[in-house]
Formats: sequence, C-alpha cells, structure tokens
Amino acid sequence: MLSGTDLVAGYRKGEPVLDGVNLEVPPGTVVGLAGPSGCGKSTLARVLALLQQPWSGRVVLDGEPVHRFRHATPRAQRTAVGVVFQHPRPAVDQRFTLRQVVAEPLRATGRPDAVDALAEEVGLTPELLTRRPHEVSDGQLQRACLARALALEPRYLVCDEMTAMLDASTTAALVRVVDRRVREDGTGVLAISHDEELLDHWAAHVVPLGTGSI
Ligand SMILES: Nc1ncnc2c1ncn2[C@@H]1O[C@H](COP(=O)(O)OP(=O)(O)OP(=O)(O)O)[C@@H](O)[C@H]1O
Repeated sequence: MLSGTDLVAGYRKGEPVLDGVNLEVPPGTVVGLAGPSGCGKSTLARVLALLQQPWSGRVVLDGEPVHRFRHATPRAQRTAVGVVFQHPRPAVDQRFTLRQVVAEPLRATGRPDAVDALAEEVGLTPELLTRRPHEVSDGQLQRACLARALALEPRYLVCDEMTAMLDASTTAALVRVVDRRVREDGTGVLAISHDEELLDHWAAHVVPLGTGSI
C-alpha cells in the first residue's frame, strides 16, 4: 500500500494547498483522483511520488515510512514509485533519442537490453527509438515517458493527467499498458484526470479532492 496520512503541503507559508489529506493506493488497484483545477491534485501526486516533501503528515510505502523526499529519497523507495506527467516535452532531455530516454533509469541496473521489450510494451517501433523528442509527436513522446516510468518495475505508478494531451486512441493504448501492469504485476496506480468519463471507466474508485475531507 502507498498511503498518505494527514498530509499538509503547499508553497507559501501559512497557505497549505493540502490540509490534512488522506489517501490510500492499494497494490493491484487503480485509484482515481478528481477535483477542480488548482485544488492540489498535482501537489498530492508529487508528494506521493516522493518528489515533494509535505510540511507534515506521513507517507508510508509498503509499511516503510518515507522520511526523505526529492533527491534525498533512498534509491529503493525512489524506484518503487514511478510517475508520468501531463507534458512529456519538459520531462525529457531534448538531446536524447527516445532509446536514451527509456534507457535512463536502466543505466544503473546493467540491463539496457530491456529497452526493446519496454518499447514494444508501449507501442514504440525500433525506428521511433532512434528519433529525438522534436522528431516525434506528443503521444509518441508520452509513450517513451511511460516506458521510462515502467522500466524499473515500480510497485506504484502516479499518472498525473498522463493522457490529457493525447487523442482517444493513444489514451486507450496507454491505459491498456498501465492496466496490464496492474493485472499482471499488481502495480498500484494513482490516476489523476479532469476527464470524469475516463476515470469512471479506468479506476476502481474515484476520490474527490477539494470538496471536503477525503
Ligand atoms: N511551484 C509552485 N509554486 C507556488 N504555487 C504553486 C506551485 N505549484 C502549484 N502551486 C499552487 O498550488 C495550488 C494547487 O496546484 P496543483 O497544481 O497541485 O493543483 P491541481 O489540482 O493539480 O490543478 P490543475 O487541475 O489545474 O492541474 C494552486 O493554487 C497553484 O497555483
């Protein structure tokens, strides 16, 4: 289970964006997170992806409390949670080929050959892997970002508006990729979206943020 308890987080002193939020993402489940723009969904995503330290409250990852966030997060905890953001372009190094984008987290593992299986999993052809970000579409780049997030077989995946920039067929394809991991590997997913129809169809249940306590 990936859980946040009594989370308080924000950016300006005295103005918390999250004020006592509780959320649980069990393994093998897609939990949807919905709420109006600006209510703190991305902030909660960053806290649960261990990229932002909450002011107070606890994040617990499979029974282990998380004490350090951002670059200080221990590798074992950092690799246990993958994340995919809405905008793929700022999320990648523009000088890399897509093969290098996907291979980035694999460097430390000595398994660069895993790139081909990951590319196939997300529907990227070998030819697309040779291209750089400016030579591919948003959807193709987002496929590479999803492959990168899945490369270390995270136990949890945070999808923060992962499909908001994408057409219906690419959205369906990426949701299928994530669903297969949920089914076959027991990955727990936090799916954040403005698209209620998508969440109703994708998530086991949808948690509202910004409409009182959750
Ligand atoms: N880096 C930042 N510095 C200062 N304020 C920020 C920062 N990031 C977000 N905020 C503020 O925190 C609040 C919550 O933002 P957040 O992005 O978490 O909301 P959201 O629900 O994901 O919004 P959206 O649905 O529009 O993406 C907003 O008022 C936003 O302006």
